[in-house]
Amino acid sequence: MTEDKRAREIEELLPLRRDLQAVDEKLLSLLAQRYDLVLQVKDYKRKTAMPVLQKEVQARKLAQVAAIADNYGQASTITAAKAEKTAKLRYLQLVLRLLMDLSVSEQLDETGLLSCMEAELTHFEEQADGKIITKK
Ligand SMILES: C=C(O[C@@H]1C=C(C(=O)O)C=C[C@H]1O)C(=O)O
Repeated sequence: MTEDKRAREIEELLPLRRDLQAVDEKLLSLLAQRYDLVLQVKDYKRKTAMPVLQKEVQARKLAQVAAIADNYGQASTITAAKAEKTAKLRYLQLVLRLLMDLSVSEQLDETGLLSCMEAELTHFEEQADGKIITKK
């Protein structure tokens, strides 16, 4: 692999990376909004002594993901293989679950989940560093 070839490949990847950047900017803005809303919910629960974790609410939201997951993303999703759809649904549900549990930990002023996730991600990044895709 020459340096020139790699430089060209990185150049070819730029449009996709720009699209990702645009999506990330929108996501971050929405996540900041979500965080602020959770602080308001926290305030209300403190005043009313309402339990923080609402399992039924979370279960309903996770079930909704399955119903609407197909509407997210590109048209190719319609014809995507079952395994691909399952992976996407799992991904979306995990992200939502993580968001909800992080908001519960924020409301409880507990940093355990944050520390645990940070350690897990550092471990993952160390394992992933330098790996390439070898299967189709
Ligand atoms: C935000 C709330 O607190 C918790 C967090 C939720 C979330 O982040 O979506 C949902 C339910 C609760 O377990 C809430 O009760 O609405």
